[in-house]
Amino acid sequence: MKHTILAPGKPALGYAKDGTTEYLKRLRRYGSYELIHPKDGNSEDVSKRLHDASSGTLRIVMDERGEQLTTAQLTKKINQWEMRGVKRASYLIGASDGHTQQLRDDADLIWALSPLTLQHELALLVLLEQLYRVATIQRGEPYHR
Ligand SMILES: C[S@@+](CC[C@H](N)C(=O)[O-])C[C@H]1O[C@@H](n2cnc3c(N)ncnc32)[C@H](O)[C@@H]1O
Repeated sequence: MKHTILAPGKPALGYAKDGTTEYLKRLRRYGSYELIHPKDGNSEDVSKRLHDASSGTLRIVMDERGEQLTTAQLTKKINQWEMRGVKRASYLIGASDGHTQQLRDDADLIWALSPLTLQHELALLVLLEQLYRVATIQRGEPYHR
């Protein structure tokens, strides 16, 4: 399964840029993970761009009000999607005012990394670290404790 992460706007925070680069580099060994930065803007415009860019894929909307998962539960979900033959999953990070209700309604999963509201680049970094953790679990590698 290919993974596309859509995070609006150019990265600005140094630590998030470094962390994102690091995890994308690590993930390269495990499969297809791409990060795309659609143009930023208001919630309506960004949600529309995210909706269009993720059409025809398994749509995972990142939102603090969503379902909270343990890493084991996330691994199980990803394994199930792979077994179902899902070709591409899209992970959608929202603009500063979050996603529209329309985009939330059209999600296959609304996933909360935590109930806290995170700065969007920090949310991106945590998302990538969790995808990396899942990839190492799937391979039986020792990163995960
Ligand atoms: C600053 S937050 C937006 C907060 C906004 N008040 C809202 O109601 O969604 C920007 C984006 O970061 C992501 N994000 C922030 N905290 C998150 C969390 N705990 N879990 C998942 N995604 C989160 C979401 O994609 C969110 O749309």
